[in-house]
Amino acid sequence: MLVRIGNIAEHVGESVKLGAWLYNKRSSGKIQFLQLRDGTGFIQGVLVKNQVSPEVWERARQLTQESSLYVRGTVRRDERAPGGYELDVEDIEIIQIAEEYPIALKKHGVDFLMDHRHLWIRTPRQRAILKIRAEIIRAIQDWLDGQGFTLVDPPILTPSACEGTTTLFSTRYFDEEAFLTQSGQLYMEAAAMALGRVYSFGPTFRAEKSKTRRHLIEFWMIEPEMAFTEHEESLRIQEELVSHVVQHVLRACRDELNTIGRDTAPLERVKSPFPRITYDEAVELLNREGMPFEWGEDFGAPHETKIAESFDKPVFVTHYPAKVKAFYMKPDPARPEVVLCADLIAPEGYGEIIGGSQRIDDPELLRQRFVEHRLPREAYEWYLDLRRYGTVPHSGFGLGLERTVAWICGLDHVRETIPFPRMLNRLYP
Ligand SMILES: NC(=O)C[C@H]([NH3+])C(=O)NS(=O)(=O)OC[C@H]1O[C@@H](n2cnc3c(N)ncnc32)[C@H](O)[C@@H]1O
Ligand SMILES: [Mg+2]
Repeated sequence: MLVRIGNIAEHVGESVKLGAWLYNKRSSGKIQFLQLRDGTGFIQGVLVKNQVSPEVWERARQLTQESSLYVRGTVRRDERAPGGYELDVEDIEIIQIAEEYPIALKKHGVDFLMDHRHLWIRTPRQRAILKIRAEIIRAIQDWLDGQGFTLVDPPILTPSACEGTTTLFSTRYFDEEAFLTQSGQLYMEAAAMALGRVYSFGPTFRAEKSKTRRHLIEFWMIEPEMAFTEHEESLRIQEELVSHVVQHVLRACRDELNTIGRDTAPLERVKSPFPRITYDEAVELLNREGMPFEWGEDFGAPHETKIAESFDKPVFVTHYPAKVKAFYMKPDPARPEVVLCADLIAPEGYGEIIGGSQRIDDPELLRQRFVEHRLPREAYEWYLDLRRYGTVPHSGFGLGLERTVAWICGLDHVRETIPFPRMLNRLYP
């Protein structure tokens, strides 16, 4: 049975067999050093010429970058070695001598790497980011499940918009038009009326012509929805979730965070409660900080970055003007021109990672919103039913997975946060 490099510490002194790829190789004439990887970790295999058969020595010599092989050797602890262990190689069985590998171990341009994303993900840095992504997903689901939330899967093919009609991806649904989901929210509201506290986790699609370091065309979102929950309680749930995830990743992904060179000091401070400011206060802050901003506009990335600079942990910006937000958001009863919503802005310039709100629960007001936003009533009749048959105060939010991964990993661009990014002018590989 093959031993995994990730478990090599359990086999010190033993002769073990690995399945691996050759990540890199160097030779000093009488010794060959094989940098081996198997997806669970890296280890250096050492061949001493006069300690292996001429056939094995020659096989090692033939190996090219990313060749695949079985290798047998004895595990030895070595403090000097990355990971603390080495393999004294006894035998090699070549599976395939790889063709000349395009991603040589040197700097490559982003477009080149993106065109070879299916290979780029093999590098230690990309592997570490994908491990952290997976751990973030695990931490989110463990926390929500532990808080009594139920995972519910919304449809991908939908008849209507959730986040405005300008970023819909249209497709044919037999003789009807359908849209790829922008958000599972509306369906989570229905599920919350059945199960109380629910969440969805899946891909969502926005035909946004934004070419920025924060925007993907296909991105993954976690969307909790809570019946009998109002605005402030929803913020408490959000800050506890995000704090849990960050502290969990700091514990569970130390090696990966080291691999990508993340300064974790800013993340150590991410503990609830988070500061809250209103949109009004944020506008005052921007004007005070020399970034002129007119009340009634939506914030862009520079504004979010400037706002976040005044805080050392994520900050909620609440009570945006109704006119810059989605149709379903509940107006503040004390001031109907603003809504009971919050964007969670991450520090270090990472911007909005969560968008959420309390939802309109009054059927008449929702009907009015359909008219104001020119939404086709027939496509939302089912959504209105949720207000006809036992409407309740309810709130929810969408946490953008890739933006959260970019922030926690300290990455410059969301393209490194998802295995196969879909961006403006990028559908390949
Ligand atoms: N259940 C809900 O209440 C969610 C709600 N319907 C919603 O979709 N809100 S959002 O548009 O702000 O998107 C939520 C988050 O989704 C992320 N998001 C939103 N758009 C993108 C793009 N284009 N690329 C990457 N990430 C994106 C970002 O973190 C946002 O804060
Ligand atoms: Mg938003």
